[in-house]
Amino acid sequence: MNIHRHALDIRAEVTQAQQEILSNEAMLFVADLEQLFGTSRLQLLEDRAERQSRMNAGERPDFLPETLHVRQSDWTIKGIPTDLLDRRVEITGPTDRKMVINALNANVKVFMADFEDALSPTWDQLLDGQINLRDANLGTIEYTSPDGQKHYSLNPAPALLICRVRGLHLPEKHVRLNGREISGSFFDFALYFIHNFKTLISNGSGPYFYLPKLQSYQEARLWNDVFKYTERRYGLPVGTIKATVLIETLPAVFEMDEILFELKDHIVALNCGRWDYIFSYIKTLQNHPDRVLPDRQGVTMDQPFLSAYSRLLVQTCHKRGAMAMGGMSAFIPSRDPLRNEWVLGKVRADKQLEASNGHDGTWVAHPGLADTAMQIFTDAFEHNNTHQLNVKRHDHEVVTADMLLAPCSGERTEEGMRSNIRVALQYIEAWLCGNGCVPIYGLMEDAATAEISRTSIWQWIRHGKTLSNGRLVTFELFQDMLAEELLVVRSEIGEQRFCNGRFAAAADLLERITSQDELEEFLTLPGYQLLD
Ligand SMILES: CC(=O)SCCNC(=O)CCNC(=O)[C@H](O)C(C)(C)COP(=O)(O)OP(=O)(O)OC[C@H]1O[C@@H](n2cnc3c(N)ncnc32)[C@H](O)[C@@H]1OP(=O)(O)O
Ligand SMILES: O=CC(=O)O
Ligand SMILES: [Mg+2]
Repeated sequence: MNIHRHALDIRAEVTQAQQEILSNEAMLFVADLEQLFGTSRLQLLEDRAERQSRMNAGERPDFLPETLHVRQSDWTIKGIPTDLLDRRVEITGPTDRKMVINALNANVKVFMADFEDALSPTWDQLLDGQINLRDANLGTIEYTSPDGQKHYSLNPAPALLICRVRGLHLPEKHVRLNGREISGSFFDFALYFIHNFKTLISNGSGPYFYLPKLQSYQEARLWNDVFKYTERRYGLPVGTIKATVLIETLPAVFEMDEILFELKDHIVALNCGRWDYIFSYIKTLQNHPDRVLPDRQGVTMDQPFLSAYSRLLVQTCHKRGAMAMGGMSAFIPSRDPLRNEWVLGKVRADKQLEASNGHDGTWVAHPGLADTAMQIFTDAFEHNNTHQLNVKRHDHEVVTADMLLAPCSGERTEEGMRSNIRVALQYIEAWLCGNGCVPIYGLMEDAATAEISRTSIWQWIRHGKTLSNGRLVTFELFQDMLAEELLVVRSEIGEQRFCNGRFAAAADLLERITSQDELEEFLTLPGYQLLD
């Protein structure tokens, strides 16, 4: 069915409830954003490709000489609204109705509602997600389990909601302007903004966003322009919209001051998105034989290059008056009490490291981890503070490009490679079935963690690495292992689940992107071609 609304061409079925989300006013706003900023977005994506070609030719990322004055001059961000001053623990999750309620009721300060790493962007999930977030902000959201046994509604004091929109690389293929697919980021941003800003402002809060996967200060400038345009259009003071930017690409870590500066009226925090950051380290340095990562399990936040990233982020944020958010431990609770104790120990250690690095808050993947993280981030702050903005812990430390790019030591094992194959396979399969965040072998896996698995395989093949048992990693070895690991997964999950799933399509996609000469930029781009 083709529905024409003004300039936009919507190529998908739309239910009556979804129709409220795609209201005439909303569609006009989406169309105007795309008209005004769509070409700049595409140009910025070309700039990314151009920078990557330079990295592939041997260049290394570094601090930019042309923005030295921004790094060296004295300035701070505009300010942080009161309701964003306590972010000790943030839970993240997809915009599924039940999970939205559970997340807002958890013992956390913020719920980051995710249209990016944790969501497989099917048309229905995007629109239903917007319905869920609108109802959550209105306070009317409810859900009853299909068997009618469990009813869900909001507690009296739910967490604050921040919406993470899709990254700039992702198109929304169901909506076209002048024949061209529009930006997924602008689509998510416009819909969340338009359906929530009045409610939020009248509640004394505001439209708050997480911006993922930025690679440059020019991309921050684009978002700032989008925010200013939106505020003007709806008669709101500059700075009504607030953003937290994820520093989760290697290029962006060299431009944190610049990103804060570009967005200084709108930004309140940076966040260490460690999983995409590791993926980006692999991708950016894909042609650098001395920067090949070891087994994924060994790439932990105490590795020098990741520790430098966390410390520099805290130093930069606090210097500019912004909060420095930590990231996600991938361990999730277990029903086995012994294993659960072990998981809580892992999460505790990770959060303690973040708090001692100076972060003002952290992320958890599951409500069962909230108390542990809350305790650590409460105990770490003096005088009952809800943040440590005034603690200038790394003020005098000089974090250099060499520290940020330091090679990561560790083994490359056959089990590490097989595990990467099984995880990538199962994650891609889940994603193709519409599930963007899944538990696999006791860990949370999402689009960012899965990228690490599949790009590690590509990189080991590319650089002809030898595994710790002496086997040479080749594409043929990968193909043999893929066939074997498919059988392992089949026996682990059972015949019925395997046959009803999309494992053939997942294996095919994994094989295709692993065979490419140049690393596929995001697995979700070819993946999106296979989604409804
Ligand atoms: C790299 C990054 O970008 S991190 C950010 C993106 N990742 C995320 O957001 C992770 C979100 N987490 C999740 O999706 C889930 O916790 C998973 C997939 C990791 C694990 O899911 P499961 O194994 O199904 O969880 P489990 O069965 O233990 O869930 C128990 C209950 O907790 C709820 N729950 C679990 N995680 C969450 C969450 N993140 N938010 C809200 N509720 C949650 C479940 O809905 C379930 O509720 P119910 O008892 O009312 O039915
Ligand atoms: O978005 C978070 C990440 O770690 O990636
Ligand atoms: Mg991420």
